[in-house]
Amino acid sequence: MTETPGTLLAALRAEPPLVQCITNYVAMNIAANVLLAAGASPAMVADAEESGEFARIAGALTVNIGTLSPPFVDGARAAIAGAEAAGRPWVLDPVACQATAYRRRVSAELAALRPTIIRGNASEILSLAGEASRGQGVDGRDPVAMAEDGARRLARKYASVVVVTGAVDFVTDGVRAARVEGGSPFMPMNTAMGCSLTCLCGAYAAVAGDPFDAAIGALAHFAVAGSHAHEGAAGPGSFAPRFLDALHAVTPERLDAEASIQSVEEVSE
Ligand SMILES: Nc1ncnc2c1ncn2[C@@H]1O[C@H](COP(=O)(O)OP(=O)(O)OP(=O)(O)O)[C@@H](O)[C@H]1O
Ligand SMILES: Cc1ncsc1CCO
Ligand SMILES: [Mg+2]
Repeated sequence: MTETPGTLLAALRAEPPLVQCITNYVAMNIAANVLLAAGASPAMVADAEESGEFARIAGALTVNIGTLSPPFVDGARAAIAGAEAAGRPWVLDPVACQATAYRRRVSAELAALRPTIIRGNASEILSLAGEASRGQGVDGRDPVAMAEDGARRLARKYASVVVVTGAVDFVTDGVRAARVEGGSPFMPMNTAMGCSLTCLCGAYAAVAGDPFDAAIGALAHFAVAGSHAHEGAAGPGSFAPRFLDALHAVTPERLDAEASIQSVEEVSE
């Protein structure tokens, strides 16, 4: 792996990528702070009036349907068209796509536009892959291992890299696959951690040649920073500021030394 997480982090910090984040109301502030702490430059530019124009100048685009509405979806469509026209990577976060007919319809429509990376919890990836999901709201209710085959099928169908997050994360491009360990049990007790990770996947994709490496880089950065922040945290409240500090403090060398990445044997079609 030439594009190690540390190599990508060094590139990101040398030239902070502009990342256009179309995300939900809950995540906007949290995700912007996560990107700044990690070393990227976030911009929450969402309305169709300008989102397509902005996508042409951003290094990457991320689209999250957490608090979707028809005008929001119009903004996402325009931005995706702009990113595609400019040849920029874009990331889809299908928040709670299993929950309602509207979410199922919009997430299927956006996935069919072939995102560079799709990132969700196991319940969301199972649902997007057309399988039964135990998820109800925005939290994952299924084990990551259950969603691995669905992730592989989704990756092949849309030529996307698919990331399933949970206690151990899974990433696949339909041929290659890997697991990333680390993080903290306080992470799912902090809202918008997954949404923020989706935005960080955009930042890594902006500086990487291969979106599979980009996804692993973002996952490893979260996992290592999460493990550091866990030390001394009394609970989810004190974890949150420690996590921002740790995202900022981790060096490329330490990221490569501490990242726990296992490649998974290829599974033939
Ligand atoms: N039990 C756990 N132990 C360690 N890390 C975890 C655990 N659960 C989740 N994480 C980490 O938390 C981050 C967010 O993943 P999660 O699956 O909770 O996203 P999500 O459900 O989409 O979150 P949200 O929608 O609230 O933003 C990932 O980096 C993941 O590795
Ligand atoms: C809590 C919540 N509700 C809609 S989006 C969101 C952020 C976590 O996905
Ligand atoms: Mg989520």
